[in-house]
Parts: sequence; C-alpha cells; structure tokens
Amino acid sequence: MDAAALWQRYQDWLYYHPELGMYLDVSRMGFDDGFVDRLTPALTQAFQSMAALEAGAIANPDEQRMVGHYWLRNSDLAPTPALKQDIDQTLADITTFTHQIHSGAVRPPSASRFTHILSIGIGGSALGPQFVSEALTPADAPLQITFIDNSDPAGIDRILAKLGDHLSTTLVLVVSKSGGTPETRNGMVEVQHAYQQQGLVFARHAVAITGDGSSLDQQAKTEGWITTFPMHDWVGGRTSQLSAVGLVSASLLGIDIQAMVQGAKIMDEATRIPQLKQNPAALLALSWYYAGNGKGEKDMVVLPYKDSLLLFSRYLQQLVMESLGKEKDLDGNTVYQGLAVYGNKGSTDQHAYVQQLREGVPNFFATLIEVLEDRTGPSIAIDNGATTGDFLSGFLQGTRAALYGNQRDSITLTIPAVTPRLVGALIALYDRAVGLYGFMINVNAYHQPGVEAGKKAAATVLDLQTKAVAAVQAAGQALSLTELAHKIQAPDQVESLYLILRHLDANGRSIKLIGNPAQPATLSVEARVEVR
Ligand SMILES: O=P(O)(O)OC[C@H]1O[C@H](O)[C@H](O)[C@@H](O)[C@@H]1O
Repeated sequence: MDAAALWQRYQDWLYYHPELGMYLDVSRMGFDDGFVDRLTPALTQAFQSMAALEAGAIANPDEQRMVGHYWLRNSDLAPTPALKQDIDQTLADITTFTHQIHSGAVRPPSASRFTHILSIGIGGSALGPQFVSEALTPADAPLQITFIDNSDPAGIDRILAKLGDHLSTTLVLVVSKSGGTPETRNGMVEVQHAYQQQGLVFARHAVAITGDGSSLDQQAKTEGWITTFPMHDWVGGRTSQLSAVGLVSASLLGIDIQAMVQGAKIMDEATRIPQLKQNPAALLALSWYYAGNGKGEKDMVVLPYKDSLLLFSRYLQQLVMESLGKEKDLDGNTVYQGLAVYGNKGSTDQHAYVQQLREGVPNFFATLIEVLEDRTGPSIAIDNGATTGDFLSGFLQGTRAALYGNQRDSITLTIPAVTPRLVGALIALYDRAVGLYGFMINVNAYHQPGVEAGKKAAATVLDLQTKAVAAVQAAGQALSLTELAHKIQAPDQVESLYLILRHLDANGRSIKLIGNPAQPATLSVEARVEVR
C-alpha cells in the first residue's frame, strides 16, 4: 500500500472518543472489507450475547453465575434493587473507611496513623491492584503499598524485612474472593506470625476483602478484624478491579476511585454501541480475530510507551489468557482456544526482544500504547530541541513503521495521559473486548476450569508429603524410595516422592536423603536426627 493509501486507511479506521480523548488505530492490521463482512454476523451475535449478559443472563453456564462487573460502573444496570443497593453501599463504605484511615479515626493500637498497606492476594485479587497502584499512586500518597502475591517464603521475608518496624503501622488487606486460595492463606498466616513475633495484635491491623460467608470472612469476623468488604459472586476475579478488590487499596493510596469508575462507565457506554467502527472494543476483538485466525495463532505483544503502565501487560495476561484459554467451546467441542499475551514497555523492549518481532518468527501482533502527555511540567531540550518525550514518541512511531515494513501487524492505542479516568477506561475497554471476542469464538470467557486441575494436583502432592514423612519417621530405618512408595500405597508415585523428599532435604527438614544425587533411583531416605 502506498503512503497516500495508507494515510487514507488510517483515517478510515481511526476511532476517537471525544470525552476520553482516546484514539484507537487499527489501520496497521491487514484485514480487508471482505474479512469485515465475513465476521459481521459473529460480531452481531456477540453484541446480542453481551447485552443479555449485562441484563443478568447466566453468562457463565458451568458455574451458573451471572457476570456483573459492568454493574459496578453503573449500579442502575444491576438486575435487582438489592444488588444496586449493595454496589452503592460498598462504594460509600470504601470512601468512609478511607477517611477514617487517613484521619486516624481508625488507627493502629500503638500509633496515630497507618503508614503502610500490605496487600495479600493472588491472580485477580492482586494483578489489578498492582497495576493500578503502579500506574496511579500519587507522589504524596498518604500510605505506601507492598504486595504478597505468592507462597514464596523468601519473597515474604523480603517484604517483611522491607516493612521492618513499620509493621506496627501497617494495614493488612487480605484479598480473596473464595477466601480459600492457599497462597493467600499462607501469606496471611506468615504475616500473622510476624505480628505475633513483634508482640502486635494482627486483628487490629487486618481487613478482609472476600465473598460473604467464605472461610476468610468467618475468620475476620470471629477474630474481630478491623472490617470486611464484600467480593460479590457475580464479579470474576480478573474483572474485579472496580469492585472492593481494587478500589479499597486505590482509595487508600489517594487515587480518585470515582474518576476510575467514571472512566470505566464512559468506556462501557462506548463499547455497548453495536457498530464496529464506533466501538473500540469491537475493533480490538475483530483485530485479534484477524491476527490469529480466530484461533489465537498469533500472540499479542503489549508495549505501553510509559513506565507507569508497566504492569498493564501482566494484568492483561490474566484477563485475556484465563478468559480465552479454553479446551472446550460452549457446545462442548474440543477447540484449544486462547490468545497469548506478553509484553513489558517501550522503548525498553526495543533493546531486548523487538529484534525478533521485526525480523524473526512472525507469530505475533503488537499493541503499542501511546500516552500523549510526556510529564507534568516542561521538558528540557536534549538534542536539536527534541526532548526525552519526543524521543520516546519517535521510538514508538519507528517501531510501528518498522513492523509494518516487514508485514507485522500492530494496533496503536493512544491516551492523553495516565489518569484514574483513563486507567478505568483502559480496564473497561479490554474486559469488553475479551467478552466480545469470547462470544465470537464461542467460549465461556468467565470460568477457569484448568486452574482447578492444577490446584487439585498440588493438594495431592502435599497429601503425599504428609504420608511420606509419617512413614519415614515410623520406619526407624533407612528406606529406598520404592520401599517408601509401597509403604504409603503410592507405588506409581516414586518420582513425585523423590521430588518432595529432595525439597525437604534441601531445607533441612524432618528427613534426609542418603546416596548419590545424580542417581535418584539409588537414594534412600531416613528421619533426620535433630542435633542439639
Ligand atoms: O480471589 P481468590 O478467590 O483468592 O482467587 C485468586 C485467583 O485464583 C484462582 O486460582 C483463579 O484462577 C483466579 O481467577 C483468581 O483470581
């Protein structure tokens, strides 16, 4: 395509949202009108399914759940008055709680104010809050936030060491929809222990954000934690940023959560329009379909050219891959669907893997995110009058052109600045795009059956460990791995046993392995005798 035709294509496809000042450019995706015509029926169907979902249809059939994250942004849309009241009340409670914390009306037992937040959660209960705090925390935030989002003991130690003496003025948010996620439970128990060690009362520092009646909810109530906020059954973890899950920490950090919700609401309205060119989420969904042939054949590389948006790709990874990565479609056919997402930030990545994007295996399409505002305040000239921001902008254009020049597709999303309103809009844009694309490819975008399989397998391993340790201790002599496996009626689990024992041994726990590590089959195991 020559320059004039390309410029025309740019104008023909450019989407602009006047209220948000957001642009979406899909002109560098190679689809033609024939493709758009072919996809129109699927898109029309997706618009209808999305309207039914918003009206309260059971859009997650396996789990018999409604999908209601859109109501969080406009409670008038909630299907019952009770749900509307619940949404409004939660927002009001978050605001009241924020005032109480900031003013010191709710304070730690031994100081006049909380100074830090420690948020414990994983997946949808961490990625949104992490993304938003990285993107929007003001320089003069009233509290500082850190996260525990794993069951890694050394990781937990690092965070606790960083908090050090501040533990006594730290507010701990335990965030889990189910209230039973092991990583989150483990983090909480470790933190509780750290409080005990310092002679502090954990309950006077703790807040739970969880489903009503969950084990976490019960624990918080029994132990008299500061308060609890609800996580509703009809909000999925990966779309929960605009529920209490994301709003409590954001509000405490001094981020304007009303603006964030408002930005999402404006975007929701824009992405309800059942016309491709007037609906940025539909333009994204169509582009994704085009790039990967509706089967995720190409990966989505997300490159925000702005440091504060660093965690957006990680946030999108869960949103997109947990929603779309499915073995079965809604009719039960085996489809192995998905759309892989990765990315970090530009121009940093241009000095890392963009070489492969430009010249290597063409198995991706890029999403470049441009932020028009360079910084608040003026910039100095670096070179021939050009500022660092001009360079960054030039690098983005350069990458876009270089990709296009080698037949690699890209989408460019442009926002005026990284503000609460725009971040809310970005979140809403992508969760609608994922929803529409999910309907287009006929998968349930709102469940995650594959994750459950991994959780069950992990529980089996821990059960095996308990039995193995008990059997080694009861034996009173060294056992070969095969003997041990037979003793605990797990003859086909020798490899798993070996891996468990090697980990216990490496940590000086209750057993030790004897023999040559290079030949696992020759190893034997015995109880470790404690040296006094
Ligand atoms: O909020 P929670 O119930 O603790 O769940 C945290 C996360 O873990 C699960 O395994 C799911 O795959 C995620 O969708 C969820 O966001």
